[in-house]
Amino acid sequence: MAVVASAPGKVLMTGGYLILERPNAGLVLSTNARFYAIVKPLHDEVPADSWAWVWTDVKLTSPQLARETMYKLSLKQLTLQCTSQSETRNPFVEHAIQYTIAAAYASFDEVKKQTLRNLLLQGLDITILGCNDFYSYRDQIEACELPLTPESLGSLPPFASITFNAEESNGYMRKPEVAKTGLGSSAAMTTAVVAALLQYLGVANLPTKEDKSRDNKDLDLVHMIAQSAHCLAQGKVGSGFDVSSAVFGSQRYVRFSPEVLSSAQGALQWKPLEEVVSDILKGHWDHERTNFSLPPLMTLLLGEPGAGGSSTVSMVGAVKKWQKSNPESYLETWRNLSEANALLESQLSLLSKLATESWDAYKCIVGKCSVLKLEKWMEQAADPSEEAVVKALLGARDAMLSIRHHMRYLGEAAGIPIEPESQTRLLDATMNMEGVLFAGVPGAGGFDAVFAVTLGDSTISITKEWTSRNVLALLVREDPQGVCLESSDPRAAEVTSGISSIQIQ
Ligand SMILES: Nc1ncnc2c1ncn2[C@@H]1O[C@H](COP(=O)(O)OP(=O)(O)O)[C@@H](O)[C@H]1O
Ligand SMILES: C[C@@](O)(CCOP(=O)(O)OP(=O)(O)O)CC(=O)O
Repeated sequence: MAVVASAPGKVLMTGGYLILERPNAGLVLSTNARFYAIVKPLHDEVPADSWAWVWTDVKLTSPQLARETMYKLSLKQLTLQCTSQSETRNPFVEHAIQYTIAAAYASFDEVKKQTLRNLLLQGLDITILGCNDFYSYRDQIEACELPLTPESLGSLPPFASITFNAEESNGYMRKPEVAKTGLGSSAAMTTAVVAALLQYLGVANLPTKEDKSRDNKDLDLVHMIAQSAHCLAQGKVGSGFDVSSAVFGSQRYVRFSPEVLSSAQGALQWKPLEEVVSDILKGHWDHERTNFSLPPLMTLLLGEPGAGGSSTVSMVGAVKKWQKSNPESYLETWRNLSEANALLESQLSLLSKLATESWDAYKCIVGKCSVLKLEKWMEQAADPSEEAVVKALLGARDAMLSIRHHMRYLGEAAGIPIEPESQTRLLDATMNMEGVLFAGVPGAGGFDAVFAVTLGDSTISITKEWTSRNVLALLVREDPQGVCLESSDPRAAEVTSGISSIQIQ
């Protein structure tokens, strides 16, 4: 029986750079763009002499990259050896497999270990699929002379082939290996593989789509393993907001102390993998996670301006260098940014509270504001309840303007394009459109897709305005659901839903 798990991509709305240091928080929204992992046995039966085997087979298929990679898994060391061409290797999935199997051995007694061994002897057949929203199809849409609209994106076949970026290296504009939109494909991919394997091996019981509870102990296990595997594959310990949101969905996040991964790094590499993973699972994971998602009647929109993406790693490097050589300016900027981030958070929380307390007033005034420019918002308020909503809307907007101001300063000071001029022009124009609450550059900033938070039914008019400005509105929306168990292969679901599709080469 195949096991299918999926995990969402993310948009870091506030907290870029600051979130790398505890106790600064970030607000991260998970999205309806999901990564799927399908795990099943490679062989239906195993020969009678298999008890003596010390290796088993693992096949990894990535249809979107037209890649099929074969590995041998050592049943003693629990490590993988690639037997295909090395350029088809996938370090995220490799670490995810090794760490998950080691976690299974670490948590099982001798009887269960034997059952696990028998299951592994059947080999592992793993397929990974990322929703189109993770990748940029702008060039193909333009090449086919289709309009730059979400409808054109919607007409692509699901799980379409991914374009590789041509090798280019010019500093912060260095393009990533695949043309991506910045939703965190590697974190969602690692999380989906870890989750599907934990379920397949009988270590975890994942929530289904319908199960909205996030207090499942097994999700903590998925998180610890996915986070460790992701850091090892990346060769760096980032803040981890991307993995945390892939596991738990939209949230307010404060990072874990990196020391928890020291057993997995550097000098201690001689340790057997089972012990390394056991240390990680027993470690003190001190990250904080609180439920947070957009208030009702608000929509997350993403627009791809087509400037080609940026390298987060080199941007982070430049900011760290600047921090070291400008300690005073750094502290002041951090203070300003954390105040503005906290203000945005408090205004959005207030809006959620007002929606719960006085839904009718909230709905009515948000509807009115969604078709007007902000200068006209306050005069629409018919009573104190509606006035309180408008005040909070304006407060959220001002907080975002302040975040953008200090982020621009940080970029100029560190000599990197956090909110480059082209993005500033687009964001200013977007924030002036009717129904837009605020807009910004997510995460590390740069030339990736921008985000906007809109009110009521204003999305259609905003996407039209973006099209006229040569910006491609993506189909991505916020979806607070974290990792979950799927009932079937997503490709089967797409076929039965009868979506018409055009073929883009
Ligand atoms: N569908 C896929 N199949 C296989 N590997 C993928 C797929 N999507 C993304 N990847 C891998 O993940 C990497 C992207 O990771 P990364 O650069 O960290 O981007 P992101 O910011 O989206 O996480 C790509 O270089 C590629 O190796
Ligand atoms: C700078 C950061 O704080 C935020 C980066 O956010 P992005 O959303 O830009 O991330 P990538 O998907 O890795 O490009 C680094 C971090 O928190 O690890």
